[in-house]
Amino acid sequence: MIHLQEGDMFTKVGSVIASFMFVWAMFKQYFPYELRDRLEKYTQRAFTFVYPYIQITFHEFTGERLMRSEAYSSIETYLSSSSSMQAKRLKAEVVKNNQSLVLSMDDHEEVADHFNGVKLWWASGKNVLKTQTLSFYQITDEKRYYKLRFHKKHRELIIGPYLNHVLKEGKAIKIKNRQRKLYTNNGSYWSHVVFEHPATFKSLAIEATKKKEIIDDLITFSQSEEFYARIGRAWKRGYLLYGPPGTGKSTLIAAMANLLNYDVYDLELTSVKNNTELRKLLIEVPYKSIVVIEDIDCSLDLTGQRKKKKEKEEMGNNNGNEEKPKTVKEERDDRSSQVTLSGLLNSVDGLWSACGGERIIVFTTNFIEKLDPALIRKGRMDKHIELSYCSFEAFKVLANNYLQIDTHQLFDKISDLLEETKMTPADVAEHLMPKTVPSNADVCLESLVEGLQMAKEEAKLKKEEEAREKAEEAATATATANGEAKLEENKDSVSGKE
Ligand SMILES: Nc1ncnc2c1ncn2[C@@H]1O[C@H](COP(=O)(O)OP(=O)(O)OP(=O)(O)O)[C@@H](O)[C@H]1O
Ligand SMILES: [Mg+2]
Repeated sequence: MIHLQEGDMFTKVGSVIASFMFVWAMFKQYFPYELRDRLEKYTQRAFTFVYPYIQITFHEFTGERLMRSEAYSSIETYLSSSSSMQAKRLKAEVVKNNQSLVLSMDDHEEVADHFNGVKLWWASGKNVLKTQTLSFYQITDEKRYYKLRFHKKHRELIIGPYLNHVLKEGKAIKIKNRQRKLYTNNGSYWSHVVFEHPATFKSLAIEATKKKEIIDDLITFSQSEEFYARIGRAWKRGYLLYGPPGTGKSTLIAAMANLLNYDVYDLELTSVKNNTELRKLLIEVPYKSIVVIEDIDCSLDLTGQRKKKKEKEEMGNNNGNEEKPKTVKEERDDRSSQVTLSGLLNSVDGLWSACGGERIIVFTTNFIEKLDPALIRKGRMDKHIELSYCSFEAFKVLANNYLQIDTHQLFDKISDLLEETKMTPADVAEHLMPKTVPSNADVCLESLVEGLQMAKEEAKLKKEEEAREKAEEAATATATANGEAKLEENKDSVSGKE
C-alpha cells in the first residue's frame, strides 16, 4: 500500500495536470477555434477544481539590473533551520569569519513548514535559461527560485501574516549571523573592514546610573518600530557625546554597536566634497547602523558658518557695497569646504526620514559650546551625554576590569585623590596596564596614586600661576588707569591756566 502525504499527493496531482496541459498545448491547434476556446475555459476550471493549491514563485534575481532579491535571500535564511532538518541535499555557507555555518536546501528539494496550524511547502528549483557555446567554454545561465505552495483556503493568512513573518524572521537571522563591519568613507565611497572592537557596557567606566540610562534608551529605541510609525517620526535617534579627550566617547560608540549588533559607519566629513556627496553617502547607509561623525567641531567650519553668513549679509546691507570679486585664495577656500551646516542638517533629518529607519547618528566633540545650536537641538541630537573625568565609581569599574579586584587598601586614598584632582579614564587606565608579568595590582595602584599626586601638584601650581598672572594684570590695569587719570588732571590744569 502506498501512503501519500498531503505534499506528495499535491506533487502527483500537479504532475498529472501538468502533463495534461502539455499534451493540450501540443494538440490544441487541431481543434476548431470555438471549441478550443471552450475547452480551454473548462480545462482551467477543472484545473482549479482538482488543484486547490496556490503557488507563489520568488526569483533570486529581479528587476532590469538583475539585483539579488532581498525576499529570496530572506527566505533562504528563514528556511535554513527547516532545511537542515528535512532536506536530503543541502548547501553550506560559512559566515561570521569562519565561525558559523549556514545551511540551505539544494536545488529541487522540498520542505514543509507550519504556520498557525496550517501546513505549506517550499520547493527550491532553477531554470537553465541559456546555453551559449563559445569555442571552448559553455556558459549556462541559471536562475534559481523558491516556490511556495499552500491550499487556497489559506490565501489570506499566507499572503499576509505568514509571508511577513518569513521575511522578518529571515532578516533577523541574517543580522544575527552577519559579521559586523566598520565602514569608512573615502570621498563618496564606503569601504569596510571587519568590526571587532571588544568594548562593552560592562567594561565601560562610567557611573552605573548613567550607564543604565544609556542602555535603556538604546534598547527602547531598538524595540520601538511600531511607536515611531504610529507617531509619524523617522525611526532614528541622535546622540551627542561630549567631554574632554580620553573620557571614553569612541569607546562608548563601540559598546553601543556591540550592544545593538549594528554596523558602524564612520563618516569623515573633511573628505566629503559637497552636500550632494554627503547625501549620497547617507542614503547608502542601511538600517541597523550607527553613523558616527567624530570631533564635529573640527570636521568642518560647521560651527560658524551661519554666523559668518549673517555677518557678511549685515556688512553688505550696512554699507550698501556690491560684492567684491573673490580672490584666488577665497575661491580655493570655498572649494575645499563645500559641505555646509545646512547641508549636514538636511542630510541628517530630511533625507533620513525618506529612507527607512533603525539608524543612530552620533556626533562627538570636545567643545560642546562651540557647536551651532541648530546642529544639536533635540530631534536631531536627541540625547546629550557628557563623558567626564574619572570618578571613584568609574575607577572601580576599571580596577575590576584591568586588575580583577573589587577592593584594596589604596582605594580610600585613590577615592580622595580623584575628588581633589581631574584625571581622564584613559590616563587612569594607562596606570592600570600591566607593568609586570603576571600583572601586580599593588604596583599598578601605587603608580596611579603617584600619578594622581603629581596631577594634583601640577593643578595647584597652575592655579597659583594663574592667580599670579591675574594679579599682575590687575596691577598693570590699575597703574595704567592711574597714569591716564594723572594725564587728564595735568591737561585740565594746563587748560585752566590758559
Ligand atoms: N569611560 C571609559 N571606560 C573605559 N575605558 C576608557 C574610558 N575612557 C577612556 N577609556 C580608555 O581610554 C582609551 C581612549 O578612550 P576613547 O578613545 O574612547 O576616548 P575619547 O573620549 O574618544 O577621546 P577623544 O576625544 O580624544 O577622541 C580607550 O582605548 C579606553 O581603553
Ligand atoms: Mg574619540
